[in-house]
Amino acid sequence: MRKITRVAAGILLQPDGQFLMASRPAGKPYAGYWEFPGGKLEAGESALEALKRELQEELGINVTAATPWLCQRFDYPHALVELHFFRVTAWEGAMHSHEGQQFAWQQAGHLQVSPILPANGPILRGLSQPQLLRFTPAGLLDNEALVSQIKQYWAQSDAWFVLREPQLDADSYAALCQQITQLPRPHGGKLIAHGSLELASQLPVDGIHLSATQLMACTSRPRGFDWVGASTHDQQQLAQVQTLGLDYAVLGHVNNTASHPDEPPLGWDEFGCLLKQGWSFPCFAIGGQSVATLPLAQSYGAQGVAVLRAAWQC
Ligand SMILES: Nc1nc2c([nH]c(=O)n2[C@@H]2O[C@H](COP(=O)(O)OP(=O)(O)OP(=O)(O)O)[C@@H](O)[C@H]2O)c(=O)[nH]1
Ligand SMILES: [Mg+2]
Repeated sequence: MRKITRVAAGILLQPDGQFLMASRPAGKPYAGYWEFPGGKLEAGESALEALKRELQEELGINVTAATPWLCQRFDYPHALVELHFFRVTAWEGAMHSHEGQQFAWQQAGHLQVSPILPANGPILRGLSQPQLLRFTPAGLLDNEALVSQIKQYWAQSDAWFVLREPQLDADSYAALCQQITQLPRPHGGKLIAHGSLELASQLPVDGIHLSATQLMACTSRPRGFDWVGASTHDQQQLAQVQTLGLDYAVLGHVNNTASHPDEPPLGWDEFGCLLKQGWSFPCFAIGGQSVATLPLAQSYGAQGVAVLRAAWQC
């Protein structure tokens, strides 16, 4: 078996979501390609320790807040790498190019630098995803109130919604979906369908969210959707998300939740253990989540939180 080279890389994030990319210096494999600053783990070092050392060496900054994010394996001709990406949200010191690299602050979905290291495609797709994934409240709001609240969110932000209204028949679901997709989206919000794949493929949605049962029944990634995510509860289902090459997983429920009162929660320890296995797609914590639990979820490696009732004025 080929030796695995472990690498830690940092996504330095500004409050408006911009992230730092650096060009690879001359003399290294893929010189001139753009990457996230970082480098190889030294013997005995954890990924976080390597991240801090590399960012000090390459940029001259002292990382003060970093949470684990995605893990991506890639087989290059020069090495089989396992990349541990961190979201870096605070650092001290002025940034300097210590290795002759160029720097560029970038916005997800509007990349201005190229070429990018081949392993980084899923990472950039991950960066386009929100920290809050809002599920509609399954019949708790009438259509008028639901559409009006989504309209308000989209007027101000690029919020993503999963239209989960299982009480509606196909025609009513399609009509509600059409109504929502006609709302203005000046910031590029997204609408993700839930339920029947066949119905969703006929609707003007941005993606489909699969139930765990649908996920396990798939033999390949559903076609025709920009974004495909799934609900998961365990390691086997997360592995299926990876195998199918889906864009995100929702994992839970982490805490007790009114929507599943009879099922015991995973708890944060189990949630953290499952994420530590290292997945190349973002995971959202679900179950008793809100904006208030976002930092905790991210400290365990989550992309963010999936919010149900807390997202709505019911
Ligand atoms: N730093 C970094 N490396 C990446 C990224 N994506 C990616 O595929 N890699 C790969 O991971 C490996 C990282 O090695 P590196 O060259 O940065 O290592 P280093 O800073 O320790 O340099 P060194 O070679 O001088 O020891 C390379 O094979 C590189 O192609 C990324 O976004 N950032
Ligand atoms: Mg490096």
